[in-house]
Amino acid sequence: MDKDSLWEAIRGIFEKNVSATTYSTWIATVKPISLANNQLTLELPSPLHRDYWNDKLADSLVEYAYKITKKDIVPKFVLEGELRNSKPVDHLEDIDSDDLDDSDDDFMRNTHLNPNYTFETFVIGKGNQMAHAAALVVSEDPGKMYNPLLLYGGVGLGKTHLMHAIGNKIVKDRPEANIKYVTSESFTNDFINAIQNHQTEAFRREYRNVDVLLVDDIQFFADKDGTQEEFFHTFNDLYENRKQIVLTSDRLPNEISKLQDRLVSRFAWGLSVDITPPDLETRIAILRAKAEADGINVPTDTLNYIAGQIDSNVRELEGALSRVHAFAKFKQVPITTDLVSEALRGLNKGDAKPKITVEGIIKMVSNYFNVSTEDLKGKKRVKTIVTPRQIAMYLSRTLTNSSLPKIGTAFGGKDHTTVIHAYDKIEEALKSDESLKGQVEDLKDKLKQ
Ligand SMILES: Nc1ncnc2c1ncn2[C@@H]1O[C@H](COP(=O)(O)OP(=O)(O)OP(=O)(O)O)[C@@H](O)[C@H]1O
Repeated sequence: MDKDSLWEAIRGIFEKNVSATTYSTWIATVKPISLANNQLTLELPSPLHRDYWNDKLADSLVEYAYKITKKDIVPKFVLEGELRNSKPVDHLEDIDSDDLDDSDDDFMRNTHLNPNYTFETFVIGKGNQMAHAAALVVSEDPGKMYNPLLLYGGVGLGKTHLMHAIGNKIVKDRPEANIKYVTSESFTNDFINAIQNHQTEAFRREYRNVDVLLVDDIQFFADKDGTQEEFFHTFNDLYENRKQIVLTSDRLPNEISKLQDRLVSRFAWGLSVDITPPDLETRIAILRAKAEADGINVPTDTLNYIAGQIDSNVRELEGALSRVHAFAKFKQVPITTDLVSEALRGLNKGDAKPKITVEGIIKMVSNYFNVSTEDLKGKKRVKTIVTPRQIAMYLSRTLTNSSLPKIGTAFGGKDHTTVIHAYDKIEEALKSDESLKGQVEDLKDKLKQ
């Protein structure tokens, strides 16, 4: 039985057993994603839906699935943006192949590519047009022009989306191509499992026999020397055989502390392009496209209002739209600007996270250590000022969405490498210095109040 027929059957039973409102709000909005190893992955439109499913519906789902299949099916709920984080099927683990329905399940067969992340669904704007263009070139002619292609930038800006778009296009144009998408954490886990199970040869075959290797979030290779060594050889092998490598990272490789120099230099062999946060017009266009794709009716001025409110990243923008949608369904009213303002206010309250800014951090740290804000932003090199300054930079990097250059500017026009250095310094010191740890935690608590 495949994921679609199983879900259809489960959905049918739910329909007979719950009220029409419950059905249309919580059940009709679910999309089956995959069925593998007795795990049924379902995509839900919002975190509200996930809470509701976990609290109220998951038990019935397991019961109905058992009635239908006579197997213990475990549900897994994912939100759209999280799909890439779902653990891919690991070929090195023991998988009951009878349970795999790879005959019609693209999500499984195409090595974990999210079919929704395509060039067609990617909205081009000022901050991402270069990255989009480079990705398109790579997808048309893999292994030729830009190898490796490195996409870098802050969270939720579309790096993974573009990476999957490359994979999806290659799959479409060259169905025979062997494409592998992994996060750097999955690569690491695969490697560790391979060592533990004495299957390093199988691991190497798996990773070196691909035509295109897509590795997401390479910043997590930092500090993992053994994995870096293995990845170095994987990289060389693929590169020499003119296989395409695409990487994403939240920063440039030379800014990743504890990434071996030989990897840093290899990653720079091809093309590195950054993605910056979308401007208002792009945010509106993204919201409009998303609303249309999901069949959500939102008046133009309301779309503009949401885009004006959420300026951090696209993931949060999409999250806001899903929340508004769920809120409207829940209240059974149309989406209006008033409703959005209520829904988003609720979001802030629920999260209880006031917006922390770099300026706010500088003020707080200045009071805490009794050092003037001018000194924190200045150049004095005495320890009583340097440490608070580095702590303030560390907190700015950890608690805000500000980019490194922006943080540098807020600290009196310092270079972004100074911020990285401060961050690394404090992070390292936190491992052994208990009193520093106490101060940093204390400051974090105060900032979050
Ligand atoms: N330009 C865009 N057009 C349409 N959707 C976008 C665009 N940019 C981002 N998105 C959507 O925003 C969400 C977050 O994007 P994505 O996961 O690709 O971000 P990321 O840069 O990889 O973030 P992270 O650093 O957290 O891994 C996804 O659902 C993606 O489809």
